[in-house]
Amino acid sequence: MSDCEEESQDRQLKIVVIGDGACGKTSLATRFAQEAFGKQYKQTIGLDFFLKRISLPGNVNVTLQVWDIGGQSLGGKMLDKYVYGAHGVLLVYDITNYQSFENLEDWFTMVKKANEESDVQPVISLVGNKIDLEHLRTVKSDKHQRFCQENGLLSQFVSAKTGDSIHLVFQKLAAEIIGIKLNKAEIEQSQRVVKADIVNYSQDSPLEGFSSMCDDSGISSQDKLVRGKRLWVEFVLSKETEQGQQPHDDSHTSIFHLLGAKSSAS
Ligand SMILES: Nc1nc2c(ncn2[C@@H]2O[C@H](COP(=O)(O)OP(=O)(O)OP(=O)(O)O)[C@@H](O)[C@H]2O)c(=O)[nH]1
Repeated sequence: MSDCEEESQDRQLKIVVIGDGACGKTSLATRFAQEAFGKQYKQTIGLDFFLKRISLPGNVNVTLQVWDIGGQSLGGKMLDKYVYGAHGVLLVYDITNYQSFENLEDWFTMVKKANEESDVQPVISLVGNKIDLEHLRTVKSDKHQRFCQENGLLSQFVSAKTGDSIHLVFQKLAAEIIGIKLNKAEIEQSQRVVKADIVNYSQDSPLEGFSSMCDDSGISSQDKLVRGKRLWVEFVLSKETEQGQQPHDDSHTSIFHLLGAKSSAS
């Protein structure tokens, strides 16, 4: 059986990554899905996607659709549609940037509002990123813990730069969603860097057509593709909304299939 066939039988979980601009959401997602880290900051416009298959105890495989949402989109009209129907949310802040912690309240309120009409509420994990910069920390750990306790959130400190606890944060979230308990040994195993499937977007994806709809003056083909993806997703979600529906699991899955996402073993 091919990777893709196996994946289509896995449970697919929609995981949304949100938080202020530059707190490290894209870095966290790329560290998890591609085991890579870029020092240079490149703002995410709208959103970007990653797909990765992970194994949970008991031979349970799940495919995570990771929606990396640009930090500037708080208040944007598409944001609640991106977040609606998420099984899990990573609420990310930068431990060296107090403002990014303060703004969590707004992000959290937005998630609750977006899912008001949904039958299932997402599992939310509070993620303090950049722990490699501990000496520059401005958000005390007890503030983080209090926010988690008051709001019933999972909790994790990570570094997208070093990879510290990146796999663990997704593993714990997926396990909680599925209702699997991780034991100490499994948690320790996850803290180490784990090699797993990498997903590439195929070059002949239908998004190329949407890329050509973008104003292409002075932007790279990579930026065009990202803008194309965003336009395409907005198109799918707004069509459903026009028909009086809320986006549902199948549409999220089909978004990923149509994006041309496919796996290749590492
Ligand atoms: N030292 C350190 N730098 C990090 C870490 N994670 C991200 N960065 C840096 O922080 C900057 C912003 O990272 P991004 O991942 O682009 O942030 P983002 O939250 O996706 O930003 P938006 O696209 O604006 O929403 C980049 O320069 C990254 O290299 C980390 O764990 N440690």
